[in-house]
Amino acid sequence: MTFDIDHKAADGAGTILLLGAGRMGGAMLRGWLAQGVPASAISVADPSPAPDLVELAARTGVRLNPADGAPVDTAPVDTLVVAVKPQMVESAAAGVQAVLAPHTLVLSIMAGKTLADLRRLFPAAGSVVRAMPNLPAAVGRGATVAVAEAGCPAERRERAASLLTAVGSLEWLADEALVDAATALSGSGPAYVFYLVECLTRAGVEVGLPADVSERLARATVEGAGALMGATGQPAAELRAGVTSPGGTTAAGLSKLMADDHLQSLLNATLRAAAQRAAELGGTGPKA
Ligand SMILES: NC(=O)C1=CN([C@@H]2O[C@H](COP(=O)(O)OP(=O)(O)OC[C@H]3O[C@@H](n4cnc5c(N)ncnc54)[C@H](O)[C@@H]3O)[C@@H](O)[C@H]2O)C=CC1
Ligand SMILES: O=C(O)[C@@H]1CCC=N1
Repeated sequence: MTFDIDHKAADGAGTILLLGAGRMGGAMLRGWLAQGVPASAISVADPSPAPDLVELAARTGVRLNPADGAPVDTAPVDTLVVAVKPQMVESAAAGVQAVLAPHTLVLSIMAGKTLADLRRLFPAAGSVVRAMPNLPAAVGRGATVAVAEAGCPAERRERAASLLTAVGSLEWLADEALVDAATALSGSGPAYVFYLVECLTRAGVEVGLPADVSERLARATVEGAGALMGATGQPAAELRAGVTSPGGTTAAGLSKLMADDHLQSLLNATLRAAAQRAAELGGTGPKA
């Protein structure tokens, strides 16, 4: 993994317990280490650590499950980062109550779980922050939104910001009601883009390309288009116009893609379904 952008170093974060170090928790852990958080300040609790996490812990000195999968510590921590599945948190939270203290910040990245849920799950914590990053955090390019509990001291907001910006950009939201909508867009969004690549690949085969060539071209096209958008900062509609020669091939293709606003309606329904699911995952949530 490489982190090629220069974010504010996530130092000064104090001690951190990472609860759950799968795809997202693991990505954040790597970001913190890359940004200079000392490994000695970080503990990880995960009953089923992936081999690369075990290797990372051994190589860096991050403490991983020293007590047989039980919470790493019972001493209070400065920050508890909750990165387990929302369906798992009720049982996971029970094991870490002893690390909570009035100075502890709980920083959750779980879909759907609200500030009120976090306050119920971690009653002895000083403050709670709810965030929603996305998977490009694994390469330092995550897009994260966050909302803090009312009264959260500036120092703890800054601590949360420091940990979140170690893996990409951050927008604070004033209204918690917007977090489920952002989850539907940017949290889940990378999956929509990957599915676009899958569909483009199949469509390329349909017009005659060998499958391997089609896949390479689809991947390179999405990577290149994203990089161009990032490098220029131009509006997407302007960039689209730049590809679309009057009477040319792109206009012919877009006449299908944009017909009757089909794609727009489909994406509206897609985000509505994802936001609705986020809402369902809140509270005590469904079991599956
Ligand atoms: N995958 C994604 O793109 C994103 C995920 N999220 C959120 O991040 C959280 C984690 O998702 P992923 O990393 O995708 O899941 P994952 O399944 O890759 O990781 C979850 C980890 O939690 C561990 N775990 C299970 N029970 C535990 C317990 N009792 N104590 C400690 N660890 C435990 C598992 O062993 C696993 O390593 C979820 O709440 C999800 O909503 C947020 C943004 C994006
Ligand atoms: O699918 C999910 O529930 C999680 C949250 C956002 C991305 N992955």
